[in-house]
Amino acid sequence: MTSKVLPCVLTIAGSDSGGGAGIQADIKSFQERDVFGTSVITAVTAQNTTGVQGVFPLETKAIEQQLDSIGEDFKISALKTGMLFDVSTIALVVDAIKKFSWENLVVDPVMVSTTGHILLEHEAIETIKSQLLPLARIVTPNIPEAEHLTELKIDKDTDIIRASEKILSMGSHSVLIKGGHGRSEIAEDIYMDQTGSLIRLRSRRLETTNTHGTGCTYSAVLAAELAKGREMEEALMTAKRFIQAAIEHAIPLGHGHGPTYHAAYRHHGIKEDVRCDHETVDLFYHGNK
Ligand SMILES: Nc1ncnc2c1ncn2[C@@H]1O[C@H](COP(=O)(O)OP(=O)(O)O)[C@@H](O)[C@H]1O
Ligand SMILES: Cc1ncc(COP(=O)(O)OP(=O)(O)O)c(N)n1
Repeated sequence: MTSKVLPCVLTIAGSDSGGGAGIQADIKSFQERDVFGTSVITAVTAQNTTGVQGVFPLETKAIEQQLDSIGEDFKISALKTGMLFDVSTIALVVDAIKKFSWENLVVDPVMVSTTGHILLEHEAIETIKSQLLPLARIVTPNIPEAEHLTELKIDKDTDIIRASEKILSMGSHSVLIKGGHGRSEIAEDIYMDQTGSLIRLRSRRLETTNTHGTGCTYSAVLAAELAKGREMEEALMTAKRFIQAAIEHAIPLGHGHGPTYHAAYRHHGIKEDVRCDHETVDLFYHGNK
């Protein structure tokens, strides 16, 4: 018998009963990337491919005890946050990250489901900005989330650069603004970090409505790769390839937006290349927060 020590990764997120997003997407992605997944559930959602039918936040004590159970027993090599729902949950998570000195934090600032259901109370956006982002190695907003974080309207490329700079000024080490909500033929995600390094990750936009859980899956793979000690650029490339395959082979389950297929990268790889182009930018705020 062989024994192997797997890096442990933690997801702090909401449960999706439909299995396509949230904790369920994260644990499936961790397993696919060969890391050991642990979880802290912040809320239970009654959800399926047609939408979110109910949101049930867990009581503070339940969240606090899960954080302590993980922190007191496991060596966490990377973690991600997803649906945090309210100010008190974010405060608990921030305290635990500091108390257990957790590093490699990936913040997926989940706010609203594709179907329009609120997954983060509006007043909690400020708490994410002021308390969670300064601890993040990377934050991964989609376009609407980046607009909420920055209060900027994002229409074109230069808007994304400006929004990225503004998010970096909140203290995150890096930011990836995802292009899933765009309309062009290329699904382009733009990464920027505190050194002014800019990476454009590009893939062909796939014509499908089965994209439930793409953001959760992407950030979970990023966390898994960082837990293994991969450099950020390599982690980004793996995550982009993984999500491209997962969307390409998405499963037409249910009556609405079907889930992506988490095992697709392992079974099928990817047919086409994901491109990764580099630039550098002069950061407008010169690192001054
Ligand atoms: N139709 C699509 N074709 C190819 N890639 C996509 C498509 N939709 C989303 N993606 C990719 O999925 C990842 C998650 O992006 P996005 O859907 O914007 O996140 P979220 O689920 O948080 O809204 C990104 O890499 C994005 O480019
Ligand atoms: C419990 C839960 N967490 C997060 C989401 C949002 O998932 P995401 O991958 O960001 O995007 P959509 O699936 O909404 O496109 C969720 N729905 N449920």
